Amino acid sequence: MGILIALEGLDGAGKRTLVDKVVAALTASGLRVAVGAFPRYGESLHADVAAEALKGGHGDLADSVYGMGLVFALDRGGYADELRKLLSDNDIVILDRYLASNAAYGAARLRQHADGEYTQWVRELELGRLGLPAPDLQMLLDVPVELARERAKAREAQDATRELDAYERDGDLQSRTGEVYRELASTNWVSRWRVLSPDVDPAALAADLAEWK
Ligand SMILES: Nc1ncnc2c1ncn2[C@@H]1O[C@H](COP(=O)(O)OP(=O)(O)OP(=O)(O)O)[C@@H](O)[C@H]1O
Ligand SMILES: Cc1cn([C@H]2C[C@H](O)[C@@H](COP(=O)(O)O)O2)c(=O)[nH]c1=O
Repeated sequence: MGILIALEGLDGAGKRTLVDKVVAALTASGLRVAVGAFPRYGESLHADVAAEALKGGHGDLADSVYGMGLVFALDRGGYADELRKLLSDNDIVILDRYLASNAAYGAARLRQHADGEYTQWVRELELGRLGLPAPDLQMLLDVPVELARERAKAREAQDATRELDAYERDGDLQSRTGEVYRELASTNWVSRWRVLSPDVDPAALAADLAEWK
């Protein structure tokens, strides 16, 4: 049975870039590694509805914090069996965002903290009712809001399909989300957490994960 690791962080933090490098290093070391990412754009109706809502579609859906949280959770729920299979076939499964994204963004929107009602609702919904496997390790790529925003803006300029959505345009929300993420990490919400600095070395991180495994 493999271990499940989730990488978390703000929009534009560099999660996808880091996951790709860590996976390449782990694979080169001979480990069986699988990668996943949420939302599952283009693969799940729920992921696409969430993206459309964050760009103004589906009426007032995006106004509802619990509504959006449910849609993101159902995207993951539809992947639970596949995730269990990946865990049984690999040494390590690395995810770019998992349930802590729902917890951090939703709690930040509601101006709650990591120990509030919303994060508890996410935990019960996703690990309880939807039966998703709990992560063994969650990692926060702790990049300052300004740097993450610069990176997201630069990506938008290069790729028209990455136009900033409602959450990405809201600098206050990103700041509060960063705070909730740090609280989730410091209280080891759902699993053990590790906080990564913006200049984390992907090869060194991969070596640590391989040893930890
Ligand atoms: N360490 C880095 N140094 C400089 N630029 C970076 C670094 N990491 C990522 N970037 C760039 O920043 C932008 C955002 O990176 P990436 O897509 O990996 O972020 P993300 O956290 O997955 O974002 P999102 O959650 O919004 O999808 C990309 O254009 C990427 O090339
Ligand atoms: C998976 C997930 C995501 N979100 C938020 C985080 C982002 O602002 C958007 C879209 O994600 P992307 O990585 O920028 O494509 O949605 C969320 O609130 N809950 C989730 O479960």
